[in-house]
Amino acid sequence: MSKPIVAIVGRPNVGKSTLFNILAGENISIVKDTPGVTRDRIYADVEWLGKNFTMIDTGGIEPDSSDIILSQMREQAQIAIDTADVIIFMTDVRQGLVDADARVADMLRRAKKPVILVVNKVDSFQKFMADTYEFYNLGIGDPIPISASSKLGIGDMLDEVIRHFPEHDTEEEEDDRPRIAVVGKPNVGKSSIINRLLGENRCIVSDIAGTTRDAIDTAVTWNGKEYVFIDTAGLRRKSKIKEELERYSIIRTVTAVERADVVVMVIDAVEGITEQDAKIAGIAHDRGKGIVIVVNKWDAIEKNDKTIYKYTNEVRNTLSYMPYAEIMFVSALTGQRLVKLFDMVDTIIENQTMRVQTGVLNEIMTEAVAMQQPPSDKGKRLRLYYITQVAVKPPTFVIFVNDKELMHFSYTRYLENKIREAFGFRGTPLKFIIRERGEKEK
Ligand SMILES: Nc1nc2c(ncn2[C@@H]2O[C@H](COP(=O)(O)OP(=O)(O)OP(=O)(O)O)[C@@H](O)[C@H]2O)c(=O)[nH]1
Ligand SMILES: Nc1nc2c(ncn2[C@@H]2O[C@H](COP(=O)(O)OP(=O)(O)OP(=O)(O)O)[C@@H](O)[C@H]2O)c(=O)[nH]1
Repeated sequence: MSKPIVAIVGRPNVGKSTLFNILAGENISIVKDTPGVTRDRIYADVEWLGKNFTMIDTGGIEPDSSDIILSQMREQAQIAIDTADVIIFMTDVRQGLVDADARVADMLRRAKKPVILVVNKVDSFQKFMADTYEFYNLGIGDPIPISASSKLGIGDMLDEVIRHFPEHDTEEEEDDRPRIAVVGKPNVGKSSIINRLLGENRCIVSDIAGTTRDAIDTAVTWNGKEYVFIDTAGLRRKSKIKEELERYSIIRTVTAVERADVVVMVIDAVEGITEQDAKIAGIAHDRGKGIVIVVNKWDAIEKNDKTIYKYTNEVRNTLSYMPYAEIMFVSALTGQRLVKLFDMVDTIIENQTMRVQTGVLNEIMTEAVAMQQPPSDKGKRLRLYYITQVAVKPPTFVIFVNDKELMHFSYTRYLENKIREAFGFRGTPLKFIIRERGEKEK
């Protein structure tokens, strides 16, 4: 099941990033007194009482004038409405209730999404509690007083948030059609690719309304089998505000990737691969999704016999953390090689769900250890006892060792390569969990 999405919206300076950082458990975003500082961190994985969710910060408003603030708040709220299961609407007890709050509350009310009204900066419940009552006027439920910076009321707020999660997405669970998210920077050709695949194959197309989010998925039949393209509505909707475009596209990426089996990462051949591409691909990698890198607009560049080689190298260098991903060179304009995407998706899903027997894994590990001695530190050498696969999607392995500290990243990578030499696992990341086990138990 895909994880629920929680979005925070609110005016500049109410304390959104402060709350975000507390929940994310790490101080990555920059919180300053200057409102609207650019923040890198847009989403985070949060756990509360055994429930996991993805939190997104729709922030980033430049408070030039109150008019602009309002229009940007509307934009934010719309992103939240489009993508989130639960919306945290944050206000500030010190600034009190302002007109923009009321307007955004109207929008959220109409969207019929669960909204948690949070009043921040209630640093002392005794002193400020009475001031929170005016927020009842927004007509979106009981205000929950918190102090993000003093960590007050956060637990009660989270209880309220998770109470609104959908019980379970039975629809998605029973659906075994491959789910594909087409992601990439603006203008790389995502919509063109999907449209081409829909048009050319004269397939049956139906829009499936998302279960809890307003995402529109599109089903396509190819070779008698159905595939679902996720969130095709998100590709059509564009932010009007330029600065918001990147944030918006990242939020859409996170929410689409979350629901996907395979992520089609589109790169523009004319532009070449960029850091922003790497950031987007990283989202799919972190989440353990199947990945294929699609270099689009291949028709538009001049080629000789070295061109593919050069492009492959550039992509491999920039996306060095995902050497397992296949690269395809396509053109949405001419349709060149595009339909091969379906076979590719099938292969990647097979690899994502492949299980390797414990006996075979241990043989590979024993052989690998014999060929390259494990690292040691201060006279203590790493010993590897046992390996077993514990999960699929992505394939996840537990390795039992004598001392976790000795298991360097590079040695894990070495074992990963050995496993890949034997089984391929093309198109999917692998996950390794290192566990300690005492000598005696061996
Ligand atoms: N007194 C008090 N101040 C707080 C609290 N939470 C945040 N602040 C302060 O409020 C200011 C704004 O906080 P941010 O977290 O940057 O607010 P934001 O909503 O993300 O602001 P933008 O980036 O402009 O959207 C900072 O100076 C915080 O230290 C709180 O609970 N109590
Ligand atoms: N030459 C060439 N142009 C292409 C190709 N694919 C897309 N384009 C052009 O690139 C532009 C952007 O294509 P879109 O499909 O709208 O790109 P997108 O990634 O969906 O863009 P956003 O909706 O902004 O995220 C359009 O002008 C397309 O005609 C291709 O294979 N070759």
